[in-house]
Amino acid sequence: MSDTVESVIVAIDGPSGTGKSSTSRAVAAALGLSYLDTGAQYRAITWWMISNGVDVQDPAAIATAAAKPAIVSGTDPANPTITVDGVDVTGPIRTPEVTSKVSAVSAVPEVRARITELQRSIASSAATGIVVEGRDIGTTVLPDADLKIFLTASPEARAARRSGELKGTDVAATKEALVKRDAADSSRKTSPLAKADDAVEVDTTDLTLEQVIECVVTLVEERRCATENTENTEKPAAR
Ligand SMILES: Nc1ncnc2c1ncn2[C@@H]1O[C@H](COP(=O)(O)OP(=O)(O)OP(=O)(O)O)[C@@H](O)[C@H]1O
Ligand SMILES: Nc1ccn([C@H]2C[C@H](O)[C@@H](COP(=O)(O)O)O2)c(=O)n1
Repeated sequence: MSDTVESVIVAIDGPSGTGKSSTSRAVAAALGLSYLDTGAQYRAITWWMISNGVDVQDPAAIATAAAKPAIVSGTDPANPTITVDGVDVTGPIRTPEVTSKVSAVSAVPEVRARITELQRSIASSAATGIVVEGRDIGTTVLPDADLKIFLTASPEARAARRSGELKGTDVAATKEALVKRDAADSSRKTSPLAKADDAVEVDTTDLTLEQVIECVVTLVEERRCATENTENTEKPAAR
């Protein structure tokens, strides 16, 4: 058996509130991998468009500006960071205004091309491997990922989770907003939210976060063992 652990690329996709960020961060921390929140990158470019007066209902204006902001993502799962033109936007990208406009901005092909290139570059430079979470990671960004997971959960469970996070928000209104965002993300022409054919689907509705993390860690370890066994079988016997 080899002493070195192979680098591993894990893609985690799914609709809003299914637990992608919480699960991906914890799995990356447990396995010593980097972590990339691609939703934060789309939120960051949306924040820049709003801050610079670009009309988010005008795809041509968004396309023209898409290359302008410098977006930098820190990939330590213990402290993921995101800056735009050197400004820390961790808080500002989570406002209701950004959340309501991010689907329109992220549907523009020039935005997707720019952010996808950035994501591939970050993934390819992660020394021990990376957990990348989003909507199109398994289908478009990293189609050769070692493991693809697609998280799901009922809209009711997802709305209850989000309302618990944003204290005092109405569960019915939260559910309506997330279903609307999922519909927009799933129906756009360029790399919509979708499950890759070879992804493992995990329904988290009745699972605790700890159970989901354990399930994904086990899937990564199984995949690593399978890869290692294949490599050992293919190598000529030592003399
Ligand atoms: N299995 C679970 N059981 C209960 N709560 C959960 C579970 N998974 C995640 N949560 C909670 O649900 C909320 C949303 O989780 P998270 O942000 O990880 O989802 P997400 O899929 O990344 O959402 P988005 O795509 O909108 O960013 C968080 O408060 C998180 O702690
Ligand atoms: N790979 C991705 C990741 C995210 N988006 C878009 C669509 C989402 O509504 C939005 C915000 O993501 P979140 O922070 O809620 O995970 O970003 C995308 O199109 N592709």
